[in-house]
Amino acid sequence: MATMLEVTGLTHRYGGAGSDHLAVNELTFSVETGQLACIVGPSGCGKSTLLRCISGLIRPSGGEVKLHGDRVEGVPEDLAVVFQDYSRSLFPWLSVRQNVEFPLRWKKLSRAERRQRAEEALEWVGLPGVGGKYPWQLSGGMQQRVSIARALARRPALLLMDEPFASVDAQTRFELEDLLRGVQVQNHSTVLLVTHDIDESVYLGDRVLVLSKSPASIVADLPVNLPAERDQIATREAQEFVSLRAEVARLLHGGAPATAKPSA
Ligand SMILES: Nc1ncnc2c1ncn2[C@@H]1O[C@H](COP(=O)(O)OP(=O)(O)OP(=O)(O)O)[C@@H](O)[C@H]1O
Repeated sequence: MATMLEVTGLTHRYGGAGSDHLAVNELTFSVETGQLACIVGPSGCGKSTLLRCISGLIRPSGGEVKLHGDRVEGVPEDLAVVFQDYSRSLFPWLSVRQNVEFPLRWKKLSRAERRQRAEEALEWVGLPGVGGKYPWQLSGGMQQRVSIARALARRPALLLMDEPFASVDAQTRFELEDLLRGVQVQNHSTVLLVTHDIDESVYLGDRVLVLSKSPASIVADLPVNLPAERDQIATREAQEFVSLRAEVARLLHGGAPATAKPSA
């Protein structure tokens, strides 16, 4: 399988007037094409900083990020980000369709192609026929579906998601998790999703990267050996799910990886 994302020795230090804070420390990992990798870490450990560096929104203090072999310098054309706060990421004065089409304006597409891609993406997220509405006419969960549709309409090489379901109620969260897995498997998308929710990381991921407390470094990189098709009840009862979530919880509380040999 080809490598989509390569992060090598990534370090970021926030500096400036009287402050100096090491947020991310020497992170090295890669994500294969078509994989859904979850990063789980404690609150404030540096997860958003890591995603901002990967997306080219901030220049890391050290190390490098490569997207399909090209070094990331600035926001790459074929990358999309979904943030936690859908209410601030959708334009309230544009219709749902116009919101989804918005980033396509910079692609060499005809108006008809833009419209067709937007409608297709809205269908993927289960919102056909709402293109003419405004975001504020939709529920929070529907607005986050629109944000996901907007990201998918660009057909990004890599989709980055920063706590995308943290602002919705539990039932909607389950629905959105299933929607994401379904769309990801169907489109063979490459996704890197950051969360502080252990269950979510195991339920969604093909793989879970566990981060340490601040400054973020990688404590473990765990494969998730669950079937590609997940179910909110049966998957959460599966032995693999139960033991993996316990392992992640242990690691987040400072335990050593189960495979680590005791030091001499
Ligand atoms: N622009 C900034 N300038 C200075 N320090 C910052 C800045 N952004 C974040 N930090 C600090 O870097 C550390 C990591 O923040 P970051 O938002 O990346 O963590 P996080 O794991 O995403 O947090 P949370 O789980 O609460 O969303 C925090 O201590 C934060 O205060």
